[in-house]
Amino acid sequence: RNLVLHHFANGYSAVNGCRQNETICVIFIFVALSPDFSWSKEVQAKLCSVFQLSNFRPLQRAAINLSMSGKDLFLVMPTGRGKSLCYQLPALCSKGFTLVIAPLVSLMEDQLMYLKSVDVPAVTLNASSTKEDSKHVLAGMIDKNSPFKLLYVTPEKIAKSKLLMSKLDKAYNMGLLTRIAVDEVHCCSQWGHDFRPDYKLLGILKRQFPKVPLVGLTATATSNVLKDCQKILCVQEPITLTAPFNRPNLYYEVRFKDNEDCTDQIAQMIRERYKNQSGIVYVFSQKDAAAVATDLQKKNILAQPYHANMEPSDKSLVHQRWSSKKIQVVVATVAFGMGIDKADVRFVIHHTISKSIENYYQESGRAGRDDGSADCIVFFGFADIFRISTMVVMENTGQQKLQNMVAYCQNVDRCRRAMMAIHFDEVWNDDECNQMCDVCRHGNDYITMDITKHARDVVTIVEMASSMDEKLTPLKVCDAWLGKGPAKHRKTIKVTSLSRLEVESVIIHLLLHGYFSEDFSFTPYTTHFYLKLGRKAALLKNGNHSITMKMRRRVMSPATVSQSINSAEVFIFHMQAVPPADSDDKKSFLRRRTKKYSSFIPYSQNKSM
Ligand SMILES: Nc1ncnc2c1ncn2[C@@H]1O[C@H](COP(=O)(O)OP(=O)(O)OP(=O)(O)O)[C@@H](O)[C@H]1O
Repeated sequence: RNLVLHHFANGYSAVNGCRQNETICVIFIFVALSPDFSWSKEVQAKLCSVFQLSNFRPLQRAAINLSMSGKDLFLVMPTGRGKSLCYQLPALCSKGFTLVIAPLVSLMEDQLMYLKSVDVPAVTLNASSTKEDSKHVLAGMIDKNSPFKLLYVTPEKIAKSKLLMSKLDKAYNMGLLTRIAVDEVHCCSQWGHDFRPDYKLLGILKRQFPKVPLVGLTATATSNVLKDCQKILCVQEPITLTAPFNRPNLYYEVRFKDNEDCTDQIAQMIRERYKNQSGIVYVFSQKDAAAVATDLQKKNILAQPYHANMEPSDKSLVHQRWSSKKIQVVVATVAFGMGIDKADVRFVIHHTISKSIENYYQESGRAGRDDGSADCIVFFGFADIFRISTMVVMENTGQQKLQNMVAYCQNVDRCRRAMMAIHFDEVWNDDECNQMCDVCRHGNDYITMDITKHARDVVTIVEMASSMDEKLTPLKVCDAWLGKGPAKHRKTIKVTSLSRLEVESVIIHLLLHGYFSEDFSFTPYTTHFYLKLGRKAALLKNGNHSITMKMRRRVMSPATVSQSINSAEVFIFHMQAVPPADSDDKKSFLRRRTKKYSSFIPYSQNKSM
C-alpha cells in the first residue's frame, strides 16, 4: 500500500470518488499497474506494432488492465492525454467487439479515419449510415469471426433503434459484446458542463448487459458529476482513475478588455508572438465568429470562422485546412471542440470568457497536446459577463458556474491552477505552477483597497433607481456612477473618481460577494440583465461594516493608487527604492510610477519561451 501511495504521490495516478473500501480500490490499481497479466505481452506488442507507440502514458496501463480484467471503470484524464487508447487497445486484444458511445458523428469519423490508418477494423452506425452499411454492420455484430473490433454509435441510436438493441442482445448472448466505452461520459449529468439528454438513457446498457464491463471516459468531471453518471449508467461500483488535472506546459493568463473589442490586441499577438503557429480564438456567438474572423483576415491573418450553424461540409473543410496548416487560426464558438486532435496548437485565446471553469479548462486544454509550451489567454470584459449570464439563465447551476469563472478572471492573488484545482477536487500546491500563470509570474501586482465608501455610493445608485421603479443594467450603473447617465440623475448621484475599469471591477466584486444580485427580465425575444440589491447590501448601512478588494495595479488609475497609500509594498516591490518622506513628493513619485504600471509589458511577451 505504501508503494502505491508513493506512486500516487509522485503524480502517476490518483483515486477518488470510490464507493468501495479505499484499500480494496488501491490494491486493484496497484495490481493493475503490473505488467504481468496473461494479456500483457499481447497488449505491449500491439501498442508498438499497431499504434506505433513505445510507452504508456500515466494511468493508461492501469486503465487497460482493469478493463481487461472486467472491472467497470471511470477514467478522468486531461484532454489529449490518450484516453481513446484505453479502450481501443483492449478491444484489439479481446474477442468480439467493443461498443463505443460517442456524442458526435464528426468525432466518430475522426476516430474511424485514425483507426483505418493503423489498420484497426472499426465501423459506425449513425443517422447518416446508408442502408447497405447498416446491414453490413448489424450482420457483423453477430458474426463469430467479428469483422470489426470497435462499433461507434451515438447515444441517440441506442435510444431510438430497436433493431440495434436486439442485435446487441444477440451479440451479448453469444459473448461477442465484450466491452462498452462511453466517451465524454460527463454528458450524462445535468451538473456537467455539456449535458446531452440522450446520454441519460444509456442506463439501459448496464441493465440489459450486466456482465459487460463499462468504461466511462472524460477530461473534466467533478466527483459529484461522476457520482451522477454512475447512477445514470447503473454502474454498481466502478473504479475511478483520475489523472492529475494539471497541464504543466500551459501558461494561463487573464487580460482585461479595456474597450469592448480586443481584436486588435489579438491580431497583434497572432502576427508577432504566434507568427506561423496554429491556434484557436474562441468567441461568444456565431455572429462574433464571423466578425472576428473577418477582422483578422483584414489584418492579413489566415483565419476562418467555425460555428454550429455552418454546413457540415464547410465545417470539416475549415477543420481540415487548419489541421494541414493552410490556415493559421480558427475563430470558433464552442461548437469547435470535441474530437479536435491537433497536437501543435500553440495558443488558445478566449475573446470572451467561458461560461464555466470546466468549459474553460476543456477549451483551453486544446493547446499544447504535444507537450510543448502553449498559451491560454482569456480576455475578461465587463459586458460579456451579462451576455453569458442571460444565455445560461435556464441552466440549473448556470449562474453559479459563471460566477466561478468570473472569480477566476477577477482573481489577482491566487495561482490560476489552484483556482482550477478546486473544481477538480484536487489539492494544489502553488509552488508547482512553476510561474506558468500570470499571477504566479507577477504575484505582487496588486493592491488591497478599502472600497467601503465606493460600495456605498454605487449601492445607493441602484437603491435610488429602484425607489423610482427604474431598473438599471450594469452598464447603466457604470455610466451613472461615472456621471454619464441621464441628466435627471446627475444631481443626486455622487460621481466617482474611479476609472471605468475600476468601476467595473468594484461592481463585479459586489456582485460576486452578494451586495448586488441579478434581476432577469424576459421578453419574447430576449432576456435582460439588471442589477438589484443583494442579500448583503443592507450591511452597508452599518457604519462599521467594511469591504476590501484586491485590484491589479495595472487596472488602477493614479488617483486610486495614491488613495491606497497603505500600500507600502508598492514602493518595495516595484521601486526598490525608499519613497520621498514628504507627502506631496510622495504623491508625485507615486503618480510617476503608476504611469509605468499602466504601460506594463503583456505577460506572455515578457516570458522567455
Ligand atoms: N502512450 C502514448 N504515447 C504517445 N502518444 C500517445 C499515447 N497515447 C495516446 N497518444 C496520442 O495522444 C493523442 C491524443 O489521444 P486521444 O485523442 O486519445 O486523447 P483524449 O484523451 O481522448 O483527448 P480528448 O479529451 O480531446 O478526446 C493522440 O494523438 C494519440 O495518438
